[in-house]
Amino acid sequence: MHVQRIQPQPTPVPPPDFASATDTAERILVVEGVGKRFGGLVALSDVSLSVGRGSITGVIGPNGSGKSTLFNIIAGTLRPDRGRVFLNGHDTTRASPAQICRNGVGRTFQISRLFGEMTVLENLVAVAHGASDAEAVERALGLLDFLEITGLRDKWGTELSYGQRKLVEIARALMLRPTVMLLDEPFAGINPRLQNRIVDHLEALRQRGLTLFFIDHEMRIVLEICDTIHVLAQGRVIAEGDAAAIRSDPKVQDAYF
Ligand SMILES: Nc1ncnc2c1ncn2[C@@H]1O[C@H](COP(=O)(O)OP(=O)(O)OP(=O)(O)O)[C@@H](O)[C@H]1O
Repeated sequence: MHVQRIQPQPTPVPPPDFASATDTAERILVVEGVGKRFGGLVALSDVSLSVGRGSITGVIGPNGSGKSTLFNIIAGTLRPDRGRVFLNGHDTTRASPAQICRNGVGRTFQISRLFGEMTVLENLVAVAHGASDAEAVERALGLLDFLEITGLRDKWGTELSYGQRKLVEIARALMLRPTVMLLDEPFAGINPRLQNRIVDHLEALRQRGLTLFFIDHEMRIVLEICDTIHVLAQGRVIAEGDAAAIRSDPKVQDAYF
């Protein structure tokens, strides 16, 4: 008689550590346990944080605390030694900057990367991969109008003031219709009037569904506009929460104020 053998049941697979990263309705960006060294210097140590979809989220921290390193890892221009990054539910830890860009990430830089020998309009059109010239021009003009800088369209990159460059950088990053924007010190070194204009533009972009994740030292603005703030010190997240929580956190007071 044939006796049917009872096959051992496969051991249930525990949910992966990063199961939460698939929670893409809520969290557009998840950084899990990221570490990065430069030689003997630990720039980031076991950093975990997430960015809510449609939020304005900030990263603050003293000079050298690892903020730019974190952004470079998210944008794919640096590889972490350990840990993982998820964007829109995809593991992008090893993806190239171009793939990450295609996955919906736009970026502005602390030091402007506009082409000086092109006009503002040409700077925007130059990055519109995949669009026809006519579409790219139409989109660029719409963004210049949205940011109220149509008057700059024919100026050379080299003619722009520092503040104007910040606005044009934002317009250029928007050309590829990102779902999340990484902004590296968008408010640094510009006057309060322009800072307030940029605040208004970022709020308007958020209302259109964009997620904004930025680094800045301008505490007034960070506390005013961020839903969530992550505080880095010596490569670690030492606090996170809304403005009230950050203001009253003694660790933040010690490290930052
Ligand atoms: N390519 C690199 N090679 C060596 N060390 C680096 C490199 N990039 C960053 N570091 C070091 O890593 C640490 C973190 O630097 P990072 O630029 O991420 O800090 P930050 O918080 O962005 O600082 P800041 O506010 O001054 O821009 C610093 O000690 C810095 O000197």
